[in-house]
Amino acid sequence: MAREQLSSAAYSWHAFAERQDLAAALAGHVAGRLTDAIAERGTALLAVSGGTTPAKFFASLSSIPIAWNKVTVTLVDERCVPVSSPRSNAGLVAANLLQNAAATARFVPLYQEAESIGDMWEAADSRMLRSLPWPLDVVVLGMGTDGHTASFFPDADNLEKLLDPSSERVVFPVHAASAGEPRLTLSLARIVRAGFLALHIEGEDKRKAFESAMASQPRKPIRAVLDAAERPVEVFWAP
Ligand SMILES: O=C(O)[C@H](O)[C@@H](O)[C@H](O)[C@H](O)COP(=O)(O)O
Repeated sequence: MAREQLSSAAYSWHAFAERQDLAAALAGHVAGRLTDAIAERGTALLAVSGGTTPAKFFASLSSIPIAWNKVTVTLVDERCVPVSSPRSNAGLVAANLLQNAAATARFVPLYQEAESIGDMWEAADSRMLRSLPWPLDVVVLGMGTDGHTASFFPDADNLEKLLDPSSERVVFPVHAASAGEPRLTLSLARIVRAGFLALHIEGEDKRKAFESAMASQPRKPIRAVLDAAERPVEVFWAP
């Protein structure tokens, strides 16, 4: 596969004719990395994104027989809505990934109903997530046509903090008009230390948006992730 070298970031481009072929290939890569992590440290930590893209990938991954009872799954980001909401990423993961062989995985959500997003953030950042077996072994990102990834929306009111590669924070609250509802997102600092960092995008619009983000200024959030990533990002794309 073509490996593109950018001024300060590298990525590998994996193109597939069919979305189902991409889903199976990405699932195979992720399952292999999780198995390697379990062999190396007895556990594996996976963070996945939500949205409309990952369902086929989740279904493929859920059927692969690895030691799921040694895998902890969390989210790259979450909409601050109840898990019963159709907007919930936790609900999407429960219905599509934590099924079949993967049903025995441990799931740790970002969102817990609380008085305010500030309370949610403190709860997510401190108690629940700090006890996970960091660093992330596998992260699967999505991307919007505006170049956002995770909940790093270009109009987020705290974007500089979200993208700070030296942040000690695990999770940040996000308020952005383009995001719809308030969000919680893993910090860039936690995402870029992953052993395997994949970007899953589909369609011509997102291919063009990715190419534009790689070439243009001001820097889009997806480019900030590639620039800070400790390893080349593996981009999986299908038309
Ligand atoms: O909660 C979310 O929405 C995701 O984590 C977000 O980062 C997503 O990956 C992109 O917005 C692409 O979303 P689509 O797959 O719906 O295009």
